[in-house]
Amino acid sequence: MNQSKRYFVTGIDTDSGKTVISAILTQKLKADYWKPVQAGQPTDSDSIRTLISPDLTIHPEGALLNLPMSPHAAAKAENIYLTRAQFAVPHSDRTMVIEGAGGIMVPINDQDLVIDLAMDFDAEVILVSRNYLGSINHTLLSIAYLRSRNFKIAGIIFNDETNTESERFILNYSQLPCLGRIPRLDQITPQLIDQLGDHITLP
Ligand SMILES: Nc1ncnc2c1ncn2[C@@H]1O[C@H](COP(=O)(O)OP(=O)(O)OP(=O)(O)O)[C@@H](O)[C@H]1O
Ligand SMILES: C[C@H](N)[C@H](N)CCCCCC(=O)O
Ligand SMILES: [Mg+2]
Repeated sequence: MNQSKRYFVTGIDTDSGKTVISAILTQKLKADYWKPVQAGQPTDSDSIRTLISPDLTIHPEGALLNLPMSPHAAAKAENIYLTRAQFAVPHSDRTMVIEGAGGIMVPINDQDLVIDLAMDFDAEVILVSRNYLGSINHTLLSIAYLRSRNFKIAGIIFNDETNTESERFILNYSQLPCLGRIPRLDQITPQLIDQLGDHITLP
């Protein structure tokens, strides 16, 4: 049997909008949501629960850490050493939206990065790029790293205020597809999350 599709949502930095975009993707695809590594409260799974249809499945976190910091440090504070091998994708026949933690090169231990899990899970990477001064650099460095390790990249989703010139440059330079643009939102409601699915096109 074919494995169902897995998307790993990563971002150019922490707070780039991975959770908001994951909610939109999960709702659009009628997918399952899973956050393998959560550091701090409220959890992203809690936020997602308030934004998507109640019938959609949110799997329990693989590791739930108390402190809102880099997962390797949050784990260390609790005398835990996370390993890649301890994370297994929950069983499901549906598409799985998997959300990373922080940006691309965020550690889970002294050797391994959150993004390594995307490789272990055979997931396609979706990169969330939030517009701010410096985001061209962060976006292109993220892509360069992903390419250097041969990750499968589905494309980029631009989040927040539109910057046409930044987006044009990033897309032209990287030659990656733009999967969508999510504007600055005054209020983030389930209705809006549902409607914003129309702003995203997956390959
Ligand atoms: N398009 C948007 N318009 C308005 N607010 C937004 C938008 N995207 C994200 N936000 C807000 O920015 C903050 C960070 O977004 P989000 O939690 O999705 O980031 P993240 O990348 O998931 O962070 P983390 O690394 O902690 O998982 C949240 O308060 C969220 O509501
Ligand atoms: C706690 C926060 N919201 C994220 N879950 C983790 C961010 C880790 C960032 C580490 C770093 O890049 O320095
Ligand atoms: Mg998040």
